[in-house]
Amino acid sequence: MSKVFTVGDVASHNKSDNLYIIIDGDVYDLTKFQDDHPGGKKILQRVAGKDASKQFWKYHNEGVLKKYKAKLQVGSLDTKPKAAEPEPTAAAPVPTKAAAPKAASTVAATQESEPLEPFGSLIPFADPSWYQAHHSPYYNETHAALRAEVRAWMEEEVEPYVTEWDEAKEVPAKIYKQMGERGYLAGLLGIDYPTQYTNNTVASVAPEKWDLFHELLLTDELSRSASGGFVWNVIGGFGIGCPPLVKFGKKELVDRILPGILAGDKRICLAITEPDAGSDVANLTCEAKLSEDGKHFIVNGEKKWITNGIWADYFTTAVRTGGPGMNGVSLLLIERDMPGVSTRRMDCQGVWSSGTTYITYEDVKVPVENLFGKKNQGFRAIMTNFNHERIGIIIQCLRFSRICYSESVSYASKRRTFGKKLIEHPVIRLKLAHMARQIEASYNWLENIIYQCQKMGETEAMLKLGGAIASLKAQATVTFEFCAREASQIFGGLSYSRGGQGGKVERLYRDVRAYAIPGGSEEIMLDLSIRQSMRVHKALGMKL
Ligand code: HEM
Repeated sequence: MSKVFTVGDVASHNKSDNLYIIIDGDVYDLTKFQDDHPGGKKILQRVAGKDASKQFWKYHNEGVLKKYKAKLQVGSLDTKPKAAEPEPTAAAPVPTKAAAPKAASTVAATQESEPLEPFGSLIPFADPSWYQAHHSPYYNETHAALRAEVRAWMEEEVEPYVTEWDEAKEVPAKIYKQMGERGYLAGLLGIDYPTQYTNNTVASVAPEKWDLFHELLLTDELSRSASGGFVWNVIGGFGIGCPPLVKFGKKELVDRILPGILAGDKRICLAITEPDAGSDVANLTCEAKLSEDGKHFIVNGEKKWITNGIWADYFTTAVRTGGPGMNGVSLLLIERDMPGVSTRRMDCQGVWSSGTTYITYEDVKVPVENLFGKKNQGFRAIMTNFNHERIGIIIQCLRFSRICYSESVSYASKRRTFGKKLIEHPVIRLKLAHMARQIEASYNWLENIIYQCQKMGETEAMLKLGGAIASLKAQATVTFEFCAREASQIFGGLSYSRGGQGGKVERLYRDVRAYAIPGGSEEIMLDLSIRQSMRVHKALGMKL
């Protein structure tokens, strides 16, 4: 692989049965690959023995080289400069616990306002501003260490395979297991790091330093997969199904099942939505009737659009245990091996690898010990949980928007039309500007909300921030939809066909509705944002 060639050496490999090319100073043997080349073999034969860098970058993005380099590269040119010291980007070494942070991790670290080392893309607005060494009161070295750790894992183990997994509508079980082993699942519960239930901790952040900005960062970096299906596969069910167990489950139940879940051995999901009850949660009809001996609930009903349901071992299920409306709703943990539970996969527009599921419960006998909190008081738990879910959705939407934007900047900087690069056309720059302004404004609001959540207790946060979170959820999904659309216009046909250079944009475009509808539709979020905020401010003494 590491052979050294002169330009003259490569030029002699210029036949179809002996076909080398040069890309960026590296030499590739395409003799066997040419028959499988999706762009055709003649186009490769035309550049046989030559430097084809320009042609290569015209038709591909860096993902292609990452995937094929190990297989096809046979060496480099003698003139290729030696690799410089690695940039502090994704390839940055994962800090060990010993090397980790000296600084206190508390978000009250306003005193820690020295900018951190630059990291990631230098395209303006492609990453949050603190990645480019801007000052921020929210992040310290522990966050930088986690960012490098997650990014290295994503680039190595996830990103090269995401398209394959999306098409196969499944992510290998070993990835979910790694989410447990690497301590990521335990870090995504919106609470202090639960060391009492797991020995798996995050390599680069000591458990006692873990805060909500680490959670933000983890979800954000996972979302660089550019696949809602991937993100929902690994955290979609867990992130919304597990917090109610941790917060409201009875101790024996939590002790029995939480360690297996946090280890990545067992999966949990949230089952609220029904064929006839979505954002209108208070009207759900799935019924749980207490048995005559008072020891079990007998559950009958259907749940629809349930993320991860086909793989889940446990279902945090909203059931009707009382009269109509919100005061008759409870949360109950239903287990897959209880007779009467069946699941089937649903075919959906987007988030293909997330396992969207239709569930039926038929006379399922569930021990009363599986009830979360008190009977008929599940609605409040569901509502609190929504804030955590919505913040997750916001983080994902904003990273997906950044991807649409940065893919567009890269493509517009190489594609030429009417004698100019796309980015030299003001109409294209206007699109980029509208994307960037929405992303940055929304992200800054998100950081402020995370900071407030970190500072306030849960009840205060639910009251004071519920309206703002709902509003930002709508803002984030509208931004995502806008960015996906504009990116698609910039990529043209390349984002209409699947895979290739426009592949990320095409996939994300399909995922948009999976964000704009669940967790509270845009319409309901916007209405709630004002209703909830008015109600709270009235209680605080607002006079009109
Ligand atoms: C290491 C060498 C190369 C590899 C591994 C490679 C791989 C691929 C792959 C995987 C695709 C499918 C689309 C995508 O995933 O982006 C593709 C498409 C294509 N390739 Fe290559 N390629 C190589 C070199 C070249 C060169 C040197 C040229 C031009 C001289 C070229 C021209 C094309 C064209 C025209 C397409 C179709 C693009 C489209 O559908 O819009 N490729 N190539």
